[in-house]
Amino acid sequence: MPHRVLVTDKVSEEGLALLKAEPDFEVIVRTELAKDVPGLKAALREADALVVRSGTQVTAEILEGQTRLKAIARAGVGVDNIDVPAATKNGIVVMNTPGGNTVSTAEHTMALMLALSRNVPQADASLKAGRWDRNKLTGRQLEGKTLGIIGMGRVGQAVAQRALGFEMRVLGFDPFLSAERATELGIESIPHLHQLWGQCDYITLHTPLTADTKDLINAETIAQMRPGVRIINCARGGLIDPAALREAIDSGHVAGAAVDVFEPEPPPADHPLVGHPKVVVTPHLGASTEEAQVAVAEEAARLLVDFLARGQVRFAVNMATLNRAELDDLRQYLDLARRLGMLHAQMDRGIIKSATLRYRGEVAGKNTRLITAAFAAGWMETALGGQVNLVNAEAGLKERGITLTEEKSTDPGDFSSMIQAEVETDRKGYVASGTLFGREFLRLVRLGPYRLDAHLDGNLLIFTHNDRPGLIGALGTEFGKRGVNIAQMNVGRETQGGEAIGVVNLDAVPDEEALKAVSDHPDVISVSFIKLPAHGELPSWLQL
Ligand SMILES: NC(=O)c1ccc[n+]([C@@H]2O[C@H](COP(=O)([O-])OP(=O)(O)OC[C@H]3O[C@@H](n4cnc5c(N)ncnc54)[C@H](O)[C@@H]3O)[C@@H](O)[C@H]2O)c1
Ligand SMILES: O=C(O)[C@H](O)COP(=O)(O)O
Repeated sequence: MPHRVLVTDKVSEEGLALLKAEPDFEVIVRTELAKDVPGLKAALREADALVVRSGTQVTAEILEGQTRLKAIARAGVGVDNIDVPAATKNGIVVMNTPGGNTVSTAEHTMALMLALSRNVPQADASLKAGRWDRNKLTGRQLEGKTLGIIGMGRVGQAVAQRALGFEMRVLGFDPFLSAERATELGIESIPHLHQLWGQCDYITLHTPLTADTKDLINAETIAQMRPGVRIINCARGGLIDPAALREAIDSGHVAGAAVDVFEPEPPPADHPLVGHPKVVVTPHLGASTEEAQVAVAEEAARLLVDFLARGQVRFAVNMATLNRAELDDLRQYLDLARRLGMLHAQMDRGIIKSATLRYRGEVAGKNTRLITAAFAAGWMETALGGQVNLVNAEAGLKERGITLTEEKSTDPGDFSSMIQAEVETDRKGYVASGTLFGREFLRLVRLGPYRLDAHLDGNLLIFTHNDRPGLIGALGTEFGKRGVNIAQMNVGRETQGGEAIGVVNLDAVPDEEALKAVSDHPDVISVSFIKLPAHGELPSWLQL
């Protein structure tokens, strides 16, 4: 089946051409679905990937129950139109294309700053209306003015460089702006936001919209600003409380504003800022240049090809970056961790509270975060079926209040690499450890207090028992009577004649009667039947 990519916002032809040129890729452009929730939901049932800009709201409702959809590529930066937690929950990778539209957005910010300072839109409208209003439209120079930039990421830094070209004094506020980087850029780093407001003639916003930045410009922060300040927003509409800004413009405290972004988009006709004569507005045009659109569309296409055809994850906002080489290197460990998770899930030892993954030896030097995620996926797989994978498993555990902890030691101990998973439940903790023999043989080397050497695949009958002669023979007879062949058998004990554990690999699933016969044996204490994948059998998320 070809990889089907659905595109619901206008993206450049160059990006689409890259996708179409790939063998086994089918591209469907349906921009009318951007505003059609049921239509989009239905179309996604038949799609492997979705490409959007900011025009499509990808909500939890749309993502719920999407089993074919594997990836969403945002041709642009902001992913606030995508419910990323819902995508994570449904195992969908969300990727964006940072950088491709940075220069265009910085240039648009400068265009708005200049338009605001020199009354360009008002002058244009007035002359076109037959007037020659030279005296009314006197502006202000940028040179020598102080610009405050909030959010010194890609766009913020590009604006700073351009503002310095206009000989402005530039102040930057960003929790991740180091003093060294500020010096390199030739700007002043402001450690606390409250120190920035009163120093600026212009304030420009370049942060994402988060709980912290929502309504960053409000009545209280405006009151701390210098009278005559001008405000520019090319980031996200929600960063400004529009009613408070309008009031401040009407009162004369704020001289004017330039706004490219709104909440919602398009803004309602009675939006407090849109019709105001001292506000310059553009319809979210920051990234709308030919150059930026080609760059982000081509990058989005490359991200999807890398992911769907080559198993490489880049620029994902909801999972660690993973490439084919890393996946190849980790595959056996990921498989081992997943199987340990599946084993634990089927051991049924009370209400789960937490798990600790201990990595020893060579594996401790690998990307254990992914291996832990694979354990989590295996652990939840039995309960949730094929919905869990490396993307959503850890988040799924967190949602359920289950904590996952990692401990690492490069000291190899008994094996060159060992993964130990200890699960704590309301009743007791339980440990299972696994290792790799050679490149491909996965072994269970510890279960509870017992050391073992059992194969971690297929049908496992695990039974604790009193270490007495005759039991193993009796078991073999029970299974033999029912035509179930024993492929492997392994026994572990702490002391001779004490409590012991047996792990039997069976060629077929035993019926209830066979299991009952085993548990009824007077020397058997407990019995668990565990179903693991066959040797070498991988889930789709490990087959990339
Ligand atoms: N108008 C447009 O068309 C357009 C185009 C591109 C980007 N954008 C938007 O512009 C914004 C910036 O884009 P970018 O590519 O520079 O992103 P970025 O991730 O490179 O930079 C964002 C910066 O904001 C900082 N930040 C976060 N919270 C902050 C806070 N409370 N105070 C100060 N700084 C904070 C981060 O540390 C980061 O450095 C995003 O919201 C993006 O969606 C809009
Ligand atoms: O976050 C972004 O990349 C910009 O807001 C651009 O959005 P757009 O792709 O809808 O123009």
